[in-house]
Amino acid sequence: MTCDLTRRHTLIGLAASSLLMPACQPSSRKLDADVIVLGAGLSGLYTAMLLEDSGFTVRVIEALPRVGGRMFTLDHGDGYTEGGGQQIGASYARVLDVAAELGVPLYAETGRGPATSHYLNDAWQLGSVDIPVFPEPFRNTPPGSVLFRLLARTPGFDRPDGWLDPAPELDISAAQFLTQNGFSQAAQGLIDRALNANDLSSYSMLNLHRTWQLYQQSAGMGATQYVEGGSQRLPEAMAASLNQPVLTDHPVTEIALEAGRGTVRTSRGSFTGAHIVCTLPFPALRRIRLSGFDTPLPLTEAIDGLAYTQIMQVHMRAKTDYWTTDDLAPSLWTDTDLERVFADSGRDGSLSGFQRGWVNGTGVAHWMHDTASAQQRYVQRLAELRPASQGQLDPLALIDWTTNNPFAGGAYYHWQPGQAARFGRDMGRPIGPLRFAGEHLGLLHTGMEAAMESAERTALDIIEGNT
Ligand SMILES: Cc1cc2nc3c(=O)[nH]c(=O)nc-3n(C[C@H](O)[C@H](O)[C@H](O)COP(=O)(O)OP(=O)(O)OC[C@H]3O[C@@H](n4cnc5c(N)ncnc54)[C@H](O)[C@@H]3O)c2cc1C
Repeated sequence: MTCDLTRRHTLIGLAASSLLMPACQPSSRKLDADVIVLGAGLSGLYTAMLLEDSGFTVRVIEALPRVGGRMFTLDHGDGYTEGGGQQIGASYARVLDVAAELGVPLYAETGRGPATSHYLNDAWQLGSVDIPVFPEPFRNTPPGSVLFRLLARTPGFDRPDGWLDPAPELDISAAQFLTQNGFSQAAQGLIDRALNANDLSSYSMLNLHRTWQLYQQSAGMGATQYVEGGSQRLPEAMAASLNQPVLTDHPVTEIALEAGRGTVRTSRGSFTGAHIVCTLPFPALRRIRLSGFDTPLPLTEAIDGLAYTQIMQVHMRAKTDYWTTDDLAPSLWTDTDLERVFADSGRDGSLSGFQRGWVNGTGVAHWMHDTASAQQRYVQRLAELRPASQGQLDPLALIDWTTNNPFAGGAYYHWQPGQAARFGRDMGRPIGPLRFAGEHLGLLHTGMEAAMESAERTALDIIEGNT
């Protein structure tokens, strides 16, 4: 028997979470595995690998028909494009280690990638950009580089997890930070257009301080790496190394806890384990019923409030090298509804002919209100802006990292001002047999390495019997 309590706010501290377990009778049902892991992204798969290595039985349960989650490669027969995570930083020790252990080949980035042309205020900027609304000395700085240039002037954190106790002046919105540095509303509008987040006002500068710190840490450690044949090959190899195959096509609908065990319900059956490890992004967890326990307040606030960058991509194949027929570069940065177009290059640095339209944040609504026509509209709009592309691009796929996607809800999380200080430290604390891992719970890293770092911490806690 399980107790069906809906998620409730509680003011009782997390330290007492084990005391919050209701007086349910333990189920007589046999355990399906020592540990049930929710999600077959990097985090879930690495948790499972580490636990199996230590003799635990593990079942990984995945909603999609494929493994990899936000590591998502689209195969097009004559090549592939990346829909998700791609760049492996030189400091990603765990990702690099697992790839080496499993014989997954990587290759190093060559050069700085294809050149970019900028379209601003209804005109192409040929040569270097000139943006009169930017204050000096930023008038010739591309809008996508301004925040990093400003950041280089400010002191960051004194330790890698310093963001957990941020100085108040580091945890302000990017909009406030730009205002402090003399950027007008018009200037901010340009920077906001293709920001790697939702918008300037909901984006804490903490995020950028972290990224900046990580860049500095990995300086001199080597080149950024990519997985040969596509990023998804790494989680596929991780899944193939497990003793028990991943249960794909099993969307989890409920996590129910009882004294000393947990049950995960899917549309195709239930699975009981002595431990449950949930690696789902919080927007996906938002859709799941949590029963048999009171959700502690920091976790409730995080599940409901953590922001995930909304991204839409249109993958396209070029029929010809049309970018050689006008004065523009292969990649584009625009302040229009198209936002950015990335020309992909292969491992030798030459252009592959695949291109990705990439729209971030509030701009996705313009395209995603009608997903059936989004790809065609994007290609047509691009032809208006860049006539040389007219008739030269075949749309291949629309990638949806938005709230429409029930198993992701966005591409990656970002802190809004004040959130990290409020619940950054506590949102991942275990609740009885339920533990959490995933990109959003990395303390020392971000992205893929954060997914692996949090998995390692969670697996070690189970192995060492920590509560
Ligand atoms: C467009 C894009 C570009 C990126 N670029 C980079 C980059 O260059 N470098 C970098 O380091 N990081 C990058 N990232 C981030 C990186 O891909 C992620 O941080 C990492 O892959 C997250 O791994 P995870 O295991 O924490 O989560 P996920 O990969 O999201 O895994 C969670 C899994 O849970 C599953 N799931 C969700 N709901 C349910 C449910 N109800 N039932 C069962 N299963 C469910 C999902 O399908 C998914 O497989 C990028 C991400 C995106 C989207």
